[in-house]
Amino acid sequence: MAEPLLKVQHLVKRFGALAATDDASFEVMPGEVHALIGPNGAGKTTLIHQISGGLRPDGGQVLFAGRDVTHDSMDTHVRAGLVRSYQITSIFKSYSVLDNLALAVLARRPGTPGWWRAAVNDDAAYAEAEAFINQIGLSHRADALSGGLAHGEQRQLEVGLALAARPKLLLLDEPMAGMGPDESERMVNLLMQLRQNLTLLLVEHDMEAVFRLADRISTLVFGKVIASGTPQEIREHPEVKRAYLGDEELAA
Ligand SMILES: Nc1ncnc2c1ncn2[C@@H]1O[C@H](COP(=O)(O)OP(=O)(O)OP(=O)(O)O)[C@@H](O)[C@H]1O
Repeated sequence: MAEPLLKVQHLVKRFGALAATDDASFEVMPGEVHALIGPNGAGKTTLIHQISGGLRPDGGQVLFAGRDVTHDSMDTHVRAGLVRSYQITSIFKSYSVLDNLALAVLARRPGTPGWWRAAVNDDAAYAEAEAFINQIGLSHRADALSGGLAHGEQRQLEVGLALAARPKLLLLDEPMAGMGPDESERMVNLLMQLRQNLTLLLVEHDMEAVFRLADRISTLVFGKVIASGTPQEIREHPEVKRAYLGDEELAA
């Protein structure tokens, strides 16, 4: 059997007396879409922060592609291919969508002083940016100022910026948050297309989207992963059902 791409082992993060993650362990296999679900305040965002290198764990380990990355910086994570959406580059609102993607492509090249000025004449960066804009479905908005994009389009662009870092594992924290039904549908379709070449770990409250997308699901409750399994296994898991008691979407 293939080795997991990501192994999260016994992660702990304390905020004062509160253990936001409390001995959390789970694994993400190469090529899978793995969803992290759990009630509000369960520790999902804290866990994603620790995995992406944005927050130092108080205990436990993160192994990525067989290497211990627990204490690596966020930049080192990105270079290794462990990328959180909108981790590296946030959107420059007064630049066009295509310019933003070209800048994200150039940001991948380390140590180039003035790279943002060079971007304007960098044909290779723009060619790559064109490929990403097609992939995220925003070609028709290439010249639009990013600040004027609708909420759903901005989230699509954030995914594009993360793709420009050439991730092996893309972490997405609530990619569908605040979206209407049409925008959510577009995001689900985008993620379904990305899964063909990429491993995805997403935190999401939209259970319909989670059950459509995920190969496996881990459930976090009070900072602990109480179950990992296929959508069917998670739907039928007694502890998960208890944690979601009253959540008709999960119980359905
Ligand atoms: N920087 C912080 N300082 C203090 N407490 C924090 C901090 N960040 C998170 N917490 C607390 O840790 C717990 C877990 O928060 P977290 O945001 O990780 O949960 P979550 O599962 O992502 O929640 P939600 O689904 O509502 O976004 C919560 O009780 C939260 O109030």
